[in-house]
Amino acid sequence: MSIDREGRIRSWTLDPSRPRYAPPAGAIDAHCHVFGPAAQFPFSAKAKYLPQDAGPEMLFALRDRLGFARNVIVQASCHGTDNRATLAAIAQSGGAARGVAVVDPAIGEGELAALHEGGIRGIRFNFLKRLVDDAPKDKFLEVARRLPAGWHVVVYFEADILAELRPFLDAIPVPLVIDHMGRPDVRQGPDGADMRAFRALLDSRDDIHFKVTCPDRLDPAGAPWDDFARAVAPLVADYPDRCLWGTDWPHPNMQDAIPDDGALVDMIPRIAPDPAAQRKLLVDNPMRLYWAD
Ligand SMILES: O=C(O)c1cc(C(=O)O)oc(=O)c1
Repeated sequence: MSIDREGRIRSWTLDPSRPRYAPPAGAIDAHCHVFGPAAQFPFSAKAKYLPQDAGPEMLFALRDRLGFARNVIVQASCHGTDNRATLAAIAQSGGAARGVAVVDPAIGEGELAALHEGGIRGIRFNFLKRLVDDAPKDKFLEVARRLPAGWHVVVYFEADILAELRPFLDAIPVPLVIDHMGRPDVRQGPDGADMRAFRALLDSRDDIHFKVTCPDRLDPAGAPWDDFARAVAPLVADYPDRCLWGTDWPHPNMQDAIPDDGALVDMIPRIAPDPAAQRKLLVDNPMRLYWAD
């Protein structure tokens, strides 16, 4: 683990391998974050981790190294509801990035319009107790009902609260994107209880998308993440128009098991063996959600 003199943590490798797999032209890393730079964009007073700076130059260099064309930058919890770091990164991308914000549910229409102008196309509701102090479902629903046209809601939760969240998720009136598939226990395999519950959610509506991300978080056996590949490949095969892929760089909170970004890219052909499915996963599906206009 790498900690600097201010106690700030580094959760990403400085030397990712070059992947063997070459993504198709126009491929999108649809789940990544930026941290800071903190001197310009300080972390939230409620942040549960204090990372070293991982700004847009680093993100875009990684994008190029891995063979990707665009990024979807998801506001990280350490920045709370201050989206300036995410917006600055999008502005710096020359049109090659869009984003997902975290907002105070009382946000006004003018502020939402400004976020749209800045490249935001969705908001994130985070239910992980280790990342946020509270997740008020009633307020979340209220703001979900007045989002700009074409936006969606990204939800991050763990598999053990899916059943409890179902009425809330069912009530969200815009498309949904589920972060990291709602963190199933991939050791249960493709037909385990967590995957069955997740499939039941997907089958309840045709506008629910999911990110086949984070083998490093979800597979306790570690690289090469065989349990992840086995559990997730059938999901991509059965819902080819609803899946997204991302690096999750700079891997918040993964300082004790930092993944190699090149190896993460090499997971793609294992979960989406067919080039047509890869194109949907990496280009068509994220383009529809983030670059419809
Ligand atoms: O599991 C996590 O620790 C995590 C944290 C964040 C965040 O802090 O926003 O985002 C993620 O996608 C995953």
